[in-house]
Amino acid sequence: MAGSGVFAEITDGDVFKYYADGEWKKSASGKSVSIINPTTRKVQYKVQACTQEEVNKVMEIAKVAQKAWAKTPLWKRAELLHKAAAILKEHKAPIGDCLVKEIAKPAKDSVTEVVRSGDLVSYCAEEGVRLLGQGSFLVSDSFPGNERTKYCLASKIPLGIVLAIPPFNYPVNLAVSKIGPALIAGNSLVLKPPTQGAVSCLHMVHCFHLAGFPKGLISCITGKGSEIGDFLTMHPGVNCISFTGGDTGVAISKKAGMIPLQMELGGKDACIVLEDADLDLVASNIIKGGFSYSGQRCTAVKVVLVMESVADALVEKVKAKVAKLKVGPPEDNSDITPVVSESSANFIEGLVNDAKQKGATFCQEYKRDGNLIWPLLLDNVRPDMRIAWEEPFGPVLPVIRIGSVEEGIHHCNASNFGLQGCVFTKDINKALLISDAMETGTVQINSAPARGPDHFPFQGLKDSGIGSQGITNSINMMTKVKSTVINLPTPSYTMG
Ligand SMILES: NC(=O)C1=CN([C@@H]2O[C@H](COP(=O)(O)OP(=O)(O)OC[C@H]3O[C@@H](n4cnc5c(N)ncnc54)[C@H](OP(=O)(O)O)[C@@H]3O)[C@@H](O)[C@H]2O)C=CC1
Ligand SMILES: O=C(O)[C@H](O)COP(=O)(O)O
Repeated sequence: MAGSGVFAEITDGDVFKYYADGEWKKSASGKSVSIINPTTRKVQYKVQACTQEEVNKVMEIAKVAQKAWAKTPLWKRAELLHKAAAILKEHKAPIGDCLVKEIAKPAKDSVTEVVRSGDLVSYCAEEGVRLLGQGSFLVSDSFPGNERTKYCLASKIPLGIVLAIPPFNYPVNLAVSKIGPALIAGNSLVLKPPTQGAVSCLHMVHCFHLAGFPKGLISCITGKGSEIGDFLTMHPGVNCISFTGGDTGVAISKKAGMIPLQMELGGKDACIVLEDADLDLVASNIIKGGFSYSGQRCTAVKVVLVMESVADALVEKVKAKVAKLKVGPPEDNSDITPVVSESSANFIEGLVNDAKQKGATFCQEYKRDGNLIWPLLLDNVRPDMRIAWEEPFGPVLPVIRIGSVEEGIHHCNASNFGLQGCVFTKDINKALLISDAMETGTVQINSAPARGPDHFPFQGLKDSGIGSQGITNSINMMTKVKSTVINLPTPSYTMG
């Protein structure tokens, strides 16, 4: 049960505490924010609504803690991260249970998210030791007009305080994908978890607490993003923001100061299917890519662009697989579970109604019960329908029939998003040309889009983001380069 056993100290009655200065605390606001279970649509948990003064205090402490942490040997930082990773994995069951209740992620996938997060933290420790253990040494005589009189020693140093804001769909994993790189690089970390997912995050933070990280190095401020978000993102103490989420990220990037930003935002990942594709492979990938976690993944397949000549055959195969998807509560490990909120379900329904009005072919009957929406494949979608462009973040997948590959690429590139895309063909040369032509951060050849493995570079073009994630890139992003130049009175050349 949430908040019991080793996690008992993180609750106060029925409200979970926030984490600051190495302690679990009640907010002076006396207010709480409710977390609604998407399945029961009843209040499941409550978290503290932190105040601006509490944010100020956390920033002050984080600044001091960071200075001491930056002086902690790299191998010791790595050791603590390994310890936290092990504790996190040890508690995969209770944390997984929170994910089931807060975000209706299927039970098995919830546990997988926690294990994947532990692995990610360990990988950060290992990668950080290698990456940050090296700097560069430059000599001046390679630049015209210079003798060998200057030696430059460049190394990577921390940024200071990293503010991490993950979204609801992978609250634990997308939190640690920011926490791990930030800490190994010598930064302190302030986490603002998503409201749906906050309790899972608080449990995860407690695993770092149990590992014995110094006081104040990690903090977790809870509250509604719409209330506390601007104060956090515009706080002068913040030296870097790593955000994953929707359009909110665009607004944050306009408001944030002159600090490094890592933004992973929405997507409309296209799946381009050529005439020679293995249609069974495509169909399984469309099911996995379009419908896992009910389509609530930034990397979900969000539009299928299939050559007209194979469209009927593909749609039949996908329909047959959709019919086999288990729909129901996350506790039963259903394939399709309730979407995160009623407003999300209403938004999805709006896209479905628009497509219906404009003449899309419904491959299944549209069905909804509360936040639970049955999987729906919409065929013969045209560009004038909203579903052709907008991300439903739900189990509804549009199919657009195309007359040429160019038409598919054109649709993909006309999107304001550019996260990932995929292409299915047996012709690798064609696949590479299409990959080059697609304006997305990643193109998968013969598989559905995916972020993992978590050390791969992961980035969005256009409105899908700023910068690149993946463990290595995140560690680099959360550092800056410092140079020390040794100036010699006379040129010095080594003879060998
Ligand atoms: N590219 C990627 O890697 C990914 C992108 N996404 C995208 O995220 C969206 C769904 O996730 P969702 O959680 O709904 O996204 P949101 O953008 O609504 O929320 C993301 C986070 O931002 C917080 N937030 C809200 N308002 C503010 C604010 N003014 N200032 C600072 N933080 C704020 C939220 O807190 P609170 O919950 O309290 O409102 C939450 O923690 C989809 O568009 C999806 O494509 C999702 C996952 C991965
Ligand atoms: O938030 C998301 O949707 C994830 O970044 C997707 O991760 P996945 O591709 O590993 O599911």
